[in-house]
Amino acid sequence: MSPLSPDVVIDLHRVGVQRSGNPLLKDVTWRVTADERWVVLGPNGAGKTTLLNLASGRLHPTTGVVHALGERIGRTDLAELRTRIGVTTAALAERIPAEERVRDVVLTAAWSVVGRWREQYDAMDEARAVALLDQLGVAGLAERTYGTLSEGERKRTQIARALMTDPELLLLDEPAAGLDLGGREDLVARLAELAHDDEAPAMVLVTHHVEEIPPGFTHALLLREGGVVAQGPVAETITGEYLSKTFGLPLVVDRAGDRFAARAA
Ligand SMILES: Nc1ncnc2c1ncn2[C@@H]1O[C@H](COP(=O)(O)OP(=O)(O)OP(=O)(O)O)[C@@H](O)[C@H]1O
Repeated sequence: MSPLSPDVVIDLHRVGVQRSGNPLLKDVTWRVTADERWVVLGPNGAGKTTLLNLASGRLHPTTGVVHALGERIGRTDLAELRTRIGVTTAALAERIPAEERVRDVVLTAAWSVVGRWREQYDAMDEARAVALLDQLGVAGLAERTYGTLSEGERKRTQIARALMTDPELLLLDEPAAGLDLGGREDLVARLAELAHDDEAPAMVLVTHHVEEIPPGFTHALLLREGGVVAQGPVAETITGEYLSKTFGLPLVVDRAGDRFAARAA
């Protein structure tokens, strides 16, 4: 399969990223196809967000080659690529004005802006924004302001926003961070639903916790200090051996059905 095959949504070939003389990523080769749902796991500072920034074209590699949706990063129109990739990150979430109506938080993604001003949206866009809020279980909050939402409700609103442009690729950076147990379980269930949806885009979800891997996620990439420890199908990659190497301590992984749990050995 060539990197430009339409099935390949992310293709990293021997990628390195350096900043201030430090390697953030080292020799990463990784390929994601349209029907795959990936989880990226690793400790703080392992390079997970850097990897997502490469995949979304927000960052250029120091060495190696990155293709996203068939476009070579560094040689493509980023504005066009951005509408084809849905992203939720803490950095983006911080830019959402507290006084913004929830419906508009989703709607404004159609223009790649945060904060509604004078853009004109058609009835179809309005209807799509509400349908997405409904899919994420927060349609009842559409007229509330973003600042009044709980953290879990905000996270679901951000995912609805990321889906607004009907992206070919969805990148989720720690979507369950800061959620209580109920909020996490609700989010995991909604992401599992999305993962099983044939119409849904390819997905990459960054997390620190195996408990947050939604059923239906097919593959995992484990990162430590900018390097790949293991990658492949979830069942073969989320093991005690690989997780211990990734997090640098002896760990045991338990699997119950299609959910995982990890604890110190
Ligand atoms: N512009 C920069 N200059 C120097 N170092 C950087 C820069 N950006 C990131 N880093 C460092 O690169 C490393 C990887 O960062 P990254 O955010 O990708 O990690 P992460 O796995 O997402 O971490 P976390 O789980 O804590 O969010 C970190 O040690 C970080 O301090």
